[in-house]
Amino acid sequence: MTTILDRIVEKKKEELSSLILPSERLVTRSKYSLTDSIRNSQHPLGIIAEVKKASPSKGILTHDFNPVAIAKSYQSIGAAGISVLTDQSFFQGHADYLTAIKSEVTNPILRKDFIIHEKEVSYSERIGADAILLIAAILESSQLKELHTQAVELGMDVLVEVHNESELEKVLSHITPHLIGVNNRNLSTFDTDLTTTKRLQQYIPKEITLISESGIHSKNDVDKLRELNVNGILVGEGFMTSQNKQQFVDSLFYVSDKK
Ligand SMILES: O=C(O)c1ccccc1NCC(=O)[C@H](O)[C@H](O)COP(=O)(O)O
Repeated sequence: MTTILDRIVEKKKEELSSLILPSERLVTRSKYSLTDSIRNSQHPLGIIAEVKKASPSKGILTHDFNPVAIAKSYQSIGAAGISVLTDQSFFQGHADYLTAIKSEVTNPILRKDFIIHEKEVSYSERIGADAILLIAAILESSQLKELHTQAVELGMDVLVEVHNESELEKVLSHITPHLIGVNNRNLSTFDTDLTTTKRLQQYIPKEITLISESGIHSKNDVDKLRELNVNGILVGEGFMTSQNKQQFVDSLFYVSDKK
């Protein structure tokens, strides 16, 4: 069965030949460590807030999409990092959004895309990323190791994403990432289930910063993750569909869910 990841990766392979690498980094602002920022978060868990116009599971999330304004609102609510979807075909993102955001805010910026080739790692650094996502499900062990090493040499943190035990085993037997993201979304059904984080967190060494990704909407969700000693959360839809980002953060950490 062809999954959404298979379709995305096919498209990425097509796009590779037309990818033009800027000759130098497009932003002057220094690189910042996403890992340090999460570890020093002002909130009980480090928040990676996502700039995502649309997604395969939910379609368009907002018609009022101003990426820099959204990123500035994330900075003002004390996000530890900002994840920027740069994929155009499935998420209506763009590399230009990341460059513009990096120039305007001081939060570390994660490039959220489906990287399969070393040219895309270099490209991420040139457009202004502080950190990149590497998805274990779409990379062979040797590729994962090479792309991870390359990113670290370029001064970027790496969030390595896993969905299950076998992907986690592949990751931990080949690299020691700064950050591991457990994605709670089942990519066949698009359902999210936070017990994915519960299942996998016991195998992740404490020195690795653990992020729970996807399907986080309420204080109930966050309370469950806090019990699991997760260090951070990556939240897209919840932020993108809320008019008041401060109220949304308060509802995750500080205000009880309505009965
Ligand atoms: O969001 C999707 O529908 C999706 C589908 C297929 C592959 C990846 C997908 N999302 C990427 C992400 O990891 C999420 O944007 C991120 O974890 C935030 O999730 P959420 O808070 O549920 O929007």
